[in-house]
Amino acid sequence: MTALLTVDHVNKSFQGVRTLTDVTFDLEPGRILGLIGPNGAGKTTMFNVISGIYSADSGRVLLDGRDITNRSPARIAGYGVGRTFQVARTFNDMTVAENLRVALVNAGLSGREERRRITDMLDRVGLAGVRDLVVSALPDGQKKLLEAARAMMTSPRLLILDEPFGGVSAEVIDLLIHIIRDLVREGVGCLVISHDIVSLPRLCEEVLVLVEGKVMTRGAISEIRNDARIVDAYLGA
Ligand SMILES: Nc1ncnc2c1ncn2[C@@H]1O[C@H](COP(=O)(O)OP(=O)(O)OP(=O)(O)O)[C@@H](O)[C@H]1O
Repeated sequence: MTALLTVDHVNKSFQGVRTLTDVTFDLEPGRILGLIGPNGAGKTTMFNVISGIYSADSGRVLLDGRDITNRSPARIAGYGVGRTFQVARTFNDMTVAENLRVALVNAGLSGREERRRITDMLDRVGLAGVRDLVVSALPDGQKKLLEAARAMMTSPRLLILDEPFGGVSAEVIDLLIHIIRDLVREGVGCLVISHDIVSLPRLCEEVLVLVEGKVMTRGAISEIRNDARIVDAYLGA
């Protein structure tokens, strides 16, 4: 099967300091891969390279075999990559529904179809009751949920989530896990950075361990948990 995402020998430095060294991995459609490692390991940098926020110094990123390396974030989003950030990047002076509408500006939909999709997504993520609230009034956990909803609005084929459970209530974590698992069952691929050692194993069975910008290993969470080096690296977060 062709990989949905291929990260092929990616290198990235900042001011001469190597942040990613020869990072290589792939992800098949309908799979979830956790990305773990201590603070500063390069996890968010990896997401930024995949989503076009940072350019890679060398190496390639392929989506369904198409080279998307160093394309603009807007183009990469258009190719089917949705992402969230460690601190939710919502438009806080807009309403919940307007935040979702932003994701559809380039979709060329009729007003009626836009409204239908927004209503469907609000129902799906349980935010229908706050659709007309200004986002600054929401607790941080709901902002994260809204950001995930925005990332899902354009039906991405690859969803990359940076710390989706940070500052989120147990109830919203349950909901997020349920929603993500549903999407993955439909064939979406998902990469998740998380320091939450309780929630992550509920979402995925497999993790990639990044340490000092290098892939240390990839394997089943159940096996990796028994590796003292990885427990040190992971818990060193
Ligand atoms: N724009 C930038 N300019 C300079 N250095 C950067 C930049 N972005 C990231 N770095 C550096 O790259 C290294 C890796 O950071 P990154 O945020 O990718 O790590 P991380 O594994 O996501 O850490 P955390 O778990 O704390 O989020 C850090 O040393 C960071 O300072």
